[in-house]
Amino acid sequence: MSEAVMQLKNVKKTIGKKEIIKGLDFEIHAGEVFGFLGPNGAGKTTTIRMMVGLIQMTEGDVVIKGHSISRDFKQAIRHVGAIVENPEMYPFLSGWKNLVHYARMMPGITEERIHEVVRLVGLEKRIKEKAGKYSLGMRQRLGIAQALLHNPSVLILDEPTNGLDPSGIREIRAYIRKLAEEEGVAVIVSSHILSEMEMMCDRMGVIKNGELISIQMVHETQQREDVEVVFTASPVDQSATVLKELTGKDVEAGEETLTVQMAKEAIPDVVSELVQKGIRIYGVNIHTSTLEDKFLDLIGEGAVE
Ligand SMILES: Nc1ncnc2c1ncn2[C@@H]1O[C@H](COP(=O)(O)OP(=O)(O)OP(=O)(O)O)[C@@H](O)[C@H]1O
Repeated sequence: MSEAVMQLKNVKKTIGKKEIIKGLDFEIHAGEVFGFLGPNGAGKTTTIRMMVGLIQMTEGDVVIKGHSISRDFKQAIRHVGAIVENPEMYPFLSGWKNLVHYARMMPGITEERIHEVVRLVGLEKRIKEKAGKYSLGMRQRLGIAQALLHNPSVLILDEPTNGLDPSGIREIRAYIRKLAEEEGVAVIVSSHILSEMEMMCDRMGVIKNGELISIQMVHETQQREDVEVVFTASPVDQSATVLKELTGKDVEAGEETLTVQMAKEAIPDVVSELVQKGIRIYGVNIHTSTLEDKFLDLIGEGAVE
C-alpha cells in the first residue's frame, strides 16, 4: 500500500461534558480518495476541523507526513489543502486574479504553478472571467485550485458537492479522481450522500456518534459479495431444483419467480444450463446490495443519539 500521508491516532474531542469524538484511529494514503461518511451530527466536521488545526484535540494526535499537528503545526499544515467552509473569493476579481491574490500570501508559488492548478481543475477557458459570474460548480473548482496552490499532499473537502446540480457533481467527481490518480494527492471528502461516496471514493470510513464503525474498500466489497438474482422462469418447481443444484444455495420460490443469492459472474452459465434443461426464462433481475443498504445496516435507524 502507498505511503500514509495522514494518520489519526486516538483522536478525541470533548466539548463541555460531552465527548463528541471518541477516539478515532485511521490512516489516509497517497493517491486515494477517502470518503468520510456519516449522518448529520455524527462528527465529520468536528474531525475535519481537528485535522486542519482549526480546533484543538482533547486527546490524541493527527500526524501529517510525519509531523504532529499539535506539536509541529507549521510543518504539518504545509502539506494540507482544505475547503472547510465555502471557498472564499472576491467576486469582482477574475478567477486568475483571485488565485494570484492567494498565491502572494504563500511563499514560493510561481506563475507556472497557478497555470498548473487551473489546468488541474479544468478552468483554463474561463479563468479570465470574474469569479462572481461563475456557476457554483466553477466556484467550487476555483476553491479547489486555490487549496492546491502550495502543492499539498492531502486535500480535505467538507461536503464538496453540497448544493451542486448533477452536472456540477459529475465534474467535481472527475477532478477529484484525477487529482488522486494523476497527482497522487490523498483526498478526503466528507458527505452524507451515499451514492456520491460510492462513485467517488476508493475507501470509506463510516462515523456514527463520534466513533468510526467501519472502514471498507468501496469497489472491492461491491464486487466480492453475492448479488440477489430474481429469475422469472417456468416451470417454477423444476427451475428451483436445478438452480439449487447449480448454485449450491438456498432458492426462494414464488409463484413465477425464484430468488437466489449468488455470484454475478455465474449468471450466464446458470442461464445456459437452465435453458438446456428445457426451462423457459422470462426474466433475470439483479439486486446488488447498495452502499446505502450497507450504510443503513451499519448505522441503523435513528442513527444519532
Ligand atoms: N461547539 C460545539 N459545542 C457543542 N456541541 C458541538 C459543538 N460543535 C459540534 N457539536 C456537536 O457535536 C456533534 C458532531 O457535530 P459535527 O458538526 O461534527 O457533525 P457532522 O457529522 O459534521 O454533521 P453535519 O453533517 O450535520 O455537519 C453534534 O452533536 C454537534 O451538536
